[in-house]
Amino acid sequence: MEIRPTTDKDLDVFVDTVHAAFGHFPETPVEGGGLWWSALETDRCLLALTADGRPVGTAATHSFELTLPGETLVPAPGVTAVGVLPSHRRQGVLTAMMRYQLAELRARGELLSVLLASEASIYGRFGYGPATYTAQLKVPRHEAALAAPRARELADGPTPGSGDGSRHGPASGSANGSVEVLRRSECGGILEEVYDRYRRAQPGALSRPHRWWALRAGQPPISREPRYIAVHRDADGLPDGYASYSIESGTLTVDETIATDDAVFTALARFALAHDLVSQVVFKHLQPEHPLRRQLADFRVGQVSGDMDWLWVRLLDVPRALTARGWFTDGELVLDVHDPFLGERDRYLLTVRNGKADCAPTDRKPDLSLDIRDLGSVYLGGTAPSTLVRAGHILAHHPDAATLADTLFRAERSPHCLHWF
Ligand SMILES: CC(=O)SCCNC(=O)CCNC(=O)[C@H](O)C(C)(C)COP(=O)(O)OP(=O)(O)OC[C@H]1O[C@@H](n2cnc3c(N)ncnc32)[C@H](O)[C@@H]1OP(=O)(O)O
Repeated sequence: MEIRPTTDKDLDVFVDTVHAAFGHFPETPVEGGGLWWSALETDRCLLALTADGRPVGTAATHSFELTLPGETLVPAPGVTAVGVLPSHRRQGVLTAMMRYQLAELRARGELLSVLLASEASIYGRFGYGPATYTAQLKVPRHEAALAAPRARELADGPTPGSGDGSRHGPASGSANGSVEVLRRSECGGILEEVYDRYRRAQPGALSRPHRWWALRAGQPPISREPRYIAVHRDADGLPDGYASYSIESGTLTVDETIATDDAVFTALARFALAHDLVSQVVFKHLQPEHPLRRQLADFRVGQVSGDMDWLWVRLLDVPRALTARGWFTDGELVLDVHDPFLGERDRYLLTVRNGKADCAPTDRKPDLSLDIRDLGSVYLGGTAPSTLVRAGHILAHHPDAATLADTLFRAERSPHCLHWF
């Protein structure tokens, strides 16, 4: 078995092999704009070949940037196009490619890598853990009134006769904002600019390189699939959010809502829910605990489904990764980290002071023993360490360890990624 980077000459071989592994028929990269692989970086693609030179496996990475808690941006190779021909599966081809790829990423000095898993059972063994989650919220439009925001009344003091807050009306701010519906072709650079502003402040978000927008490579709203785009503008007319949507058979489906703050999100949701000739609205790619459900006057009318893992994280350099992210509570934790795939076991003292962490090797008794995949899961603050303790995956060496870890690893807001690759 030989594993080597793809050259410009074998890009077609790479694409053919990926298609065969996924059971699709090949299309040409040049004419098939809007397809996920048109954004591949040739020098980041790998081919696995048999001894007689036949290609049987593929893997690649995209050069993304990931936002960590504390609005720190780090390079994040996004693993993609992983495939092995049906004739060569369960013979260790993926394992060999993962070993090659992780060694290569480490040699390049990467802190971590990320991926979206086609099946949740594949990547844990290679040290990846689910770190962000996604769900969709379905709301019958005629029952979808948004409750008045109670916090506003608390801030202003009680208003005589305002009752119990159950009257219906706008859910929150953005009072002087506006929404305009545009065709994708009319948006120019608005979406790219708004997305970029949003993702820099959102833990777990990935950059969408300019070439993705230029190539229309990916899912709506980037791709050529027809979509309406509701662009939200602030009081000065500057775009600060958008929702990309389509309507079919009475269902309005919002593929992607990007909002630079919660009030903008509410304004876009209110816009979608007010659509005539629509019986239900489906908001895709929300955080499972997104506040929109809490804003409905009737909590039960919002139906959450498709709750699943989204971005998986693999730490490649634990001390550098832990010191790179922002922290919000002071404390100390000794982590005994086991990395079975790479055959490593190290113990670190994590010390957090004033938002910054120090992470150094230690001989102190551990608070927690954990597999590298579970450290990847808790790293962005989207999975509570105590949940993995209760699940029997993280070992807490004393009763306070899980609570301490929960407090330390929490992010300023729950991580979320809605980029697809
Ligand atoms: C980031 C992305 O690109 S996600 C896309 C992943 N690709 C696909 O889903 C395309 C279709 N599937 C495939 O091409 C292949 O089945 C792959 C790539 C998932 C696996 O490749 P293989 O070469 O068969 O994997 P390999 O032989 O190295 O298996 C290693 C281990 O993982 C297990 N494994 C591999 N694939 C799966 C799976 N889909 N579900 C459960 N376990 C799996 C194997 O059983 C093996 O376990 P063991 O070590 O206990 O024996």
